[in-house]
Amino acid sequence: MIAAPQPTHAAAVTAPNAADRLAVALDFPTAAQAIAFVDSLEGSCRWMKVGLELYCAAGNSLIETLRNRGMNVFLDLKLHDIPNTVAGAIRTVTSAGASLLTVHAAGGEAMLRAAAEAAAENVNSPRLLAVTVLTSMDTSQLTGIGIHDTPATQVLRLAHLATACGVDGLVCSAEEVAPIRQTLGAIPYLVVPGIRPTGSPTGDQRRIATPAEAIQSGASMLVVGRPITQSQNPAETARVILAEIASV
Ligand SMILES: O=C(O)c1cc(=O)[nH]c(=O)n1[C@@H]1O[C@H](COP(=O)(O)O)[C@@H](O)[C@H]1O
Repeated sequence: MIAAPQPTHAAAVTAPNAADRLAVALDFPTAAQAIAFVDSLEGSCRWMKVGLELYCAAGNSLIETLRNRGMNVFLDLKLHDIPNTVAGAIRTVTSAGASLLTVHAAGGEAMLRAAAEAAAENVNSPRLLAVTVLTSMDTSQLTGIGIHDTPATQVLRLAHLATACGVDGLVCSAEEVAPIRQTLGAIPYLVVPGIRPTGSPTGDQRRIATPAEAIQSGASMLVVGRPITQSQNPAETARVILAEIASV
């Protein structure tokens, strides 16, 4: 277990919109565990990210349950397949009411265009995000899959491609946010995982930043999993992170 950070003065003055800039990664194996955890957050957070592990276990009914509890849902399936298959999957999953969806930018132009068109068909217009280079990867891991560039170069290449294909935003590490903002401007919605409050274990993440660093660099939303889910006091840890976001 990770000790909860000590409350700071800033925790008492969290700006109202900080909660719209933090998605909690519900990386749990069952719906029951995920719902119990959401309850333990005591209403501190408004965005819940459902990833592959939980979605495979619980499916669309969990998305509806979270929506009924007043949560916004970020459905992170990182789809990566031929264009027709990805478009079909997006049409199926958007029916449950997720507000954010992910595909892998590495799926290429035709897949990204098909995904953007399928997401736009949904009456709720979920935001489509393209995952660039996973925050768990560094230069040597990219080399291992035949990409002889730094993560920053590859992220920028995929960011240009994905936005040209009509996606609404990108998932990248905090290290790439400023260069993306410099070349693509303020419009793309930039979602940043690999967030580690000072003192939190890095785990499998390689390109990390604190909540304040990521927000300062221009991130739209942060994704935080284990620093909150493995905290002894998840609600307090979430409030401290929200305060750090609001303090920037
Ligand atoms: O798309 C994502 O959310 C994602 C992209 C990425 O590059 N890196 C990354 O860690 N994520 C997700 O963000 C969450 C990070 O969790 P923690 O490392 O526990 O904070 C996990 O649910 C990952 O699946």
